[in-house]
Amino acid sequence: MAESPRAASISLQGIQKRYPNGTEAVRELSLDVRAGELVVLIGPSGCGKSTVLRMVNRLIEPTAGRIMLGDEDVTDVDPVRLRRRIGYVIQNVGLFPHQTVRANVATVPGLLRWSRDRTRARVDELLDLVGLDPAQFGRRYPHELSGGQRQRVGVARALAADPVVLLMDEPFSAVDPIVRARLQEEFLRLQAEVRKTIVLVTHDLDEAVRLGDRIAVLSQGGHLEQYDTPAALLGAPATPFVREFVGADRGIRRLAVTPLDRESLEPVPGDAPADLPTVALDGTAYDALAVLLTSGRDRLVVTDDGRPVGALSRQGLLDLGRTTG
Ligand SMILES: Nc1ncnc2c1ncn2[C@@H]1O[C@H](COP(=O)(O)OP(=O)(O)OP(=O)(O)O)[C@@H](O)[C@H]1O
Repeated sequence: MAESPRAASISLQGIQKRYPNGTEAVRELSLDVRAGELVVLIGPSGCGKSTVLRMVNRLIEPTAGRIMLGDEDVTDVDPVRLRRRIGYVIQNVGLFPHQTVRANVATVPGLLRWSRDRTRARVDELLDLVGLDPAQFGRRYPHELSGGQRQRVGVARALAADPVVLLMDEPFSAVDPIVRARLQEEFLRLQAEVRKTIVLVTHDLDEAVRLGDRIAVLSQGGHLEQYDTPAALLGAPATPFVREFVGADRGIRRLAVTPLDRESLEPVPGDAPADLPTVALDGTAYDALAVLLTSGRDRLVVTDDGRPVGALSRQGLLDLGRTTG
């Protein structure tokens, strides 16, 4: 994966937050996020996820520790300037209600005193990128949009000045599950294009597994329980806390992030009936399971571009989902 020059790595080094009332929201956390990587912070309510996120753009000042963006120590740089390099998306978006979509997206370019032409071109580009036609939506006000459309405007606004980092706090939780699934899908496509370094907070494990390149599971006090890829996290929870958190159905969840690679396939038997159900090689083990369940058969054929490349039995599929820990 090529590193985007427009994304910076993040290194949190022993950061701590003690609120004035004595609450130790984050005792001590170190976490590295690679440039262009999408990392999800997840954990129970009150474990410090939002506090961690807001320390990155210094909406909350850490009481100890260091924060690096790329190779620059930003622990003490002016937070207002810092925030122009960091996009921030929150639940319910926080759009300015009395400004049009266009003006909302142009907020940071405005602060950076971009020319009118450059700003207009950038706003058009961004609205297109998030799937909103600028001619149709540019002049609307936030209350004239659906929840999902507002959320897209929020993402466009956060990306407007081409930030090196994007922070997202429960960005998709204010919309219903169907819209949410669509937004997540669109968002993955968008990220494939813009390749920002993203830290996203959620309490939804399915969302974390779907979106995260890596997932950081936190427990009370911002304690890092495990930091791993979705497949590794579900396949081998590192601590009893994580095992409980990812739940008894983690085997099923893991299937959804397990690709059907050729190595794990069995040869198609010569006497295989022609009517065996098929699944595409670029699907997941979860797709294969769904095909087996709906067809009622105990074997299926995996195809690449329509050509059979192997077979998968029910047992082979169960082995793919097996977990340890
Ligand atoms: N301004 C504040 N003053 C004192 N304590 C605070 C403050 N903000 C948050 N806290 C406490 O810090 C801890 C971490 O809060 P934080 O909002 O970071 O958790 P979270 O994991 O994001 O929770 P949730 O999932 O419920 O949003 C909690 O115990 C919370 O009560």
